[in-house]
Amino acid sequence: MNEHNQFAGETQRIPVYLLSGFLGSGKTTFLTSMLARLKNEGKRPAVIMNELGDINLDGELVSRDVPMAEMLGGCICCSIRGDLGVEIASLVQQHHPDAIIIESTGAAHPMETLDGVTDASMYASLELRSVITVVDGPELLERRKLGKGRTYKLMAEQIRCATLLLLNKTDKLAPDQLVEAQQLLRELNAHAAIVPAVRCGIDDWGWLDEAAAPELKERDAEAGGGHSEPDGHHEHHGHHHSHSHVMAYTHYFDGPVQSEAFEALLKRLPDAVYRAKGVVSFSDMSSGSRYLFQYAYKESDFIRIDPQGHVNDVAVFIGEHFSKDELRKMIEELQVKS
Ligand SMILES: Nc1nc2c(ncn2[C@@H]2O[C@H](COP(=O)(O)OP(=O)(O)OP(=O)(O)O)[C@@H](O)[C@H]2O)c(=O)[nH]1
Repeated sequence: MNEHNQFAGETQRIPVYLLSGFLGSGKTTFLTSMLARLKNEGKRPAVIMNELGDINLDGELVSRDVPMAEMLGGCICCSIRGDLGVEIASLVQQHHPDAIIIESTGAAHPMETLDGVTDASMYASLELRSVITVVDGPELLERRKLGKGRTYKLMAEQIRCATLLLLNKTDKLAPDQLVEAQQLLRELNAHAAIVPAVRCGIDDWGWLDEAAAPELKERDAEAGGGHSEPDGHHEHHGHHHSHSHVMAYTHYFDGPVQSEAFEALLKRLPDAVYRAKGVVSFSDMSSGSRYLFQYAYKESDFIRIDPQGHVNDVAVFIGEHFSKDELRKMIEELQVKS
């Protein structure tokens, strides 16, 4: 474990991108271009790949200079979920990547995978930045026609939790089908940017880097709303949607907080936040008192822990498109008081 301070400021956090999407939708195709893009920017990305089978064929497509952890023989979200945090933490220690991409199997429930990512935040300074769901356009329309079976439900869930929706294989969609697919995506997810693509090719990579957001917002403002879509959304630079309406917010504490104030904060969480988890130190307990907390459906639970090795004071909040800024303010107020 690194000896230096791990309560890293925002700039030192490693962005984590979760790549989700149905089997064969084009995740690996997108992973390849994301890696090329990040390397072009001088970054050192690392990859975690998860395959249902025992051999990872897609892994062969990732060049050997990219550190990669493979989680085979199961789905990140169920059988080996506990290992995801460990995998991420050891990848960080060994390779010090400055971006991590997790490609989950097409059968994964993204909320469960997100939960696995939160575990890793306790051991390494991470920030889940985007959930990119690659959607197989023709398959989506086909599945909807077939009715709302389990497969369609999983697809819908993957779409719902995305911050960026890549509507892929549009070369196989007629113009009216393209419109239909976009409408369906918007019904399932009111906030995420929808980007139609062929072979996952996209031009706008602003979402990769949060620092790019203010500049893009300005560009939108300058456009004077000229880019508005019929439904009032700015699809072209949809970043501000994904930035103000996040799925997960990771907060690294600067120091201990007061226990009752923290419990009160959990009670005041907006409904859109349905899970939170982390490690906190309480200022009003005997020194060194650290607690693992869990929050789900308005109920919270604290367990006293005495971790071996370095563990961050961190809280991760998961939900559906809540405002990260508001939540950050709530926690910062708490820290001032304590
Ligand atoms: N026609 C068409 N085919 C595409 C497009 N994008 C990807 N494909 C093909 O779709 C297949 C699946 O692509 P992958 O990138 O392997 O998809 P995946 O989601 O990683 O697949 P799994 O690993 O099986 O979950 C490949 O044969 C691609 O060449 C597209 O835009 N149009």
